[in-house]
Amino acid sequence: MMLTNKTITFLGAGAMAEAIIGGLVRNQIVTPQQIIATNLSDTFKLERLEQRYGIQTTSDREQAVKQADFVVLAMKPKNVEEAIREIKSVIYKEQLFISVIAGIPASYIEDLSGGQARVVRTMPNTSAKVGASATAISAGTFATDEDLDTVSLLFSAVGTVTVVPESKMDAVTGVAGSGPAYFYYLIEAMEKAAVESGLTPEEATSLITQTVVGVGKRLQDTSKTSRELYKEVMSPNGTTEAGITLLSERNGQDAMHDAIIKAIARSKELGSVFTESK
Ligand SMILES: NC(=O)C1=CN([C@@H]2O[C@H](COP(=O)(O)OP(=O)(O)OC[C@H]3O[C@@H](n4cnc5c(N)ncnc54)[C@H](O)[C@@H]3O)[C@@H](O)[C@H]2O)C=CC1
Ligand SMILES: O=C(O)[C@@H]1CCC=N1
Repeated sequence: MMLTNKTITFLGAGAMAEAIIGGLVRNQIVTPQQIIATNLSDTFKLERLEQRYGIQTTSDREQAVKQADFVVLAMKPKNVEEAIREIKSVIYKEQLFISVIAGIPASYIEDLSGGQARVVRTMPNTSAKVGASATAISAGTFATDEDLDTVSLLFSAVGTVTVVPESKMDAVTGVAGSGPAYFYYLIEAMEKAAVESGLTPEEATSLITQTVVGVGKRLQDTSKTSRELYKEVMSPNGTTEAGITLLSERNGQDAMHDAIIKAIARSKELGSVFTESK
């Protein structure tokens, strides 16, 4: 009901936009005809999206925004200023802006679009591609509870949705937005060690993938703490203890902790640059 006859325009048709479009169409949250995607210049990409998902696409960004009830801002942070300037003359007050852009405060989008725009800021992650994003959303100054409900419904197509105050968005970005990358980085090291030790790349990938899937499922299924869970793997003087001991000697957890704090600081920095440049 909330989405019946509503048009969603994706301003930006990159990896994140495609993941969300895929989820919306697959889960029939809206019909493909309700979605319009547009981008800066890659018409080939637009054609591919049209063929793959049956959505509408256009290179005419003003036209795409004119038709929209919801405008999803899905460009890189450096492009948002120009993107909103280009469409400013056609935006109207009933439209809801949904930003997936890392670090950009809702107030920046409100200001650029004329002051009173309803903005919901979101932070999905790349697991949206497989419907397993941990997405957080927060309301800008003028967004209503109904807007938050609408955006929750849209993003439920690509995973879980958690509503947080905007002040927590930097933490969310460092932990969950960037989160998949930390795991892939660790997995790269696991693959290297596995292959060095005689497993084929295929064997390594298959064993590691299932190990990671198992960890995710176990986490969802247990009330044990992470510490209890890794202790459970460690037999006294066994293989795991040997590995974890080396990781603690090398301050592995500190490195991980500091990396996340650094990512959160970078999110703040991205935001402050935009706030100051107003
Ligand atoms: N990749 C990730 O893990 C996550 C990314 N994000 C955010 O999602 C946003 C998009 O990221 P990706 O999809 O990875 O980027 P991408 O580079 O794949 O796509 C960006 C898109 O924006 C378009 N664009 C640029 N200028 C435009 C303009 N003036 N008007 C309309 N479209 C314009 C480009 O043509 C392209 O289609 C970024 O702001 C990023 O911070 C958020 C959460 C996670
Ligand atoms: O690295 C970035 O800036 C974006 C935001 C979270 C994941 N990717």
